Amino acid sequence: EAQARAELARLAAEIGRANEAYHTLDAPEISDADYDALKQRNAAIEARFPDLKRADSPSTQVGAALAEGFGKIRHEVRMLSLENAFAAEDVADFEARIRSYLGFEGPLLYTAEPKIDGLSLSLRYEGGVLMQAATRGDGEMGENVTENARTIADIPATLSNAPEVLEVRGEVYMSHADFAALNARQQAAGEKTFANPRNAAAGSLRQLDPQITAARPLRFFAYSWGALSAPLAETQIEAIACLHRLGFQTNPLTRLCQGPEALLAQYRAIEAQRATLGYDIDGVVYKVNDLALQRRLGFRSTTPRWAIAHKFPAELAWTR
Ligand SMILES: NC(=O)n1nc(-c2ccco2)nc1N
Repeated sequence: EAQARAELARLAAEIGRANEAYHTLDAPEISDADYDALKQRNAAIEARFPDLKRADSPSTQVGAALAEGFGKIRHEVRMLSLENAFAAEDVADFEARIRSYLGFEGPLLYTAEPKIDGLSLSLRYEGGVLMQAATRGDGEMGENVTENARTIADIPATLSNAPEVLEVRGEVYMSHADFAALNARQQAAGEKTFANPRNAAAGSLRQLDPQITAARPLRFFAYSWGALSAPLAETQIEAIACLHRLGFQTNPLTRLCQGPEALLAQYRAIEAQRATLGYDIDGVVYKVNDLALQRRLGFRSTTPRWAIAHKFPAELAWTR
């Protein structure tokens, strides 16, 4: 018990430091794999000793402290993180948990979406006009990066035929080619270079000066939504198609799959193409396709019950 309590304290401190470096300073100190391992260790000890769970437990926090200097925006609909799966049997478990939660025996369709390794962004359109853009922050409050988002070509300033209120959520990312060119420019100018495209994207979006963001090659894939004055569709796959029709980039590798075997097949198909995409992905996100079932499944404290991120094995240090 005493040993478990001490280890939980050490893990909370170490994960807290890693969060600060990754989310607030955009300069991670440990690899994603090591971070995931710390989180899993913490969850395992909490499962074994539930009454030792700390008030500041890393398993009940999303993101990290907001950086200074940005206005704050409260998300009408919380921006969540995703539960991770690492092994094939975790996918069958995912379906089993859904079936038992819903008491549902029928066929279950999912979307399998490449998990873009960037930073999430929420775009609020009112009357088809981009009014606000906010980072995820801690899931409840994000940083106001509206003027920065306006400089990203993939993000439309106005939409036609959009619902009166539409929040589009997706990932800001940088391609490998743009990342290499940016680092070369930074080096030539005696400026700091970035460790990997995710840091470069986060460091470029979270600039207090939008002119700096404007000079950075940022891209955006839309994959979800937040507040809506009218539903986009009745299924995840149709909602993504609707975002595409509205003018957003959506990922062409997203597929509709029935059951764990089909999900694993798509996971392997996406992993096989990973090296040729030209941008970083770190897994595949499986989501229940039927939005009525998503609503019935709802959320846990920080993650939806209707989605899971099946991570790829950690790659060698960023070497591309
Ligand atoms: N990162 C990424 O590509 N994501 N993230 C989600 C997500 C996060 C929470 C709900 O959905 N979906 C996709 N494709």
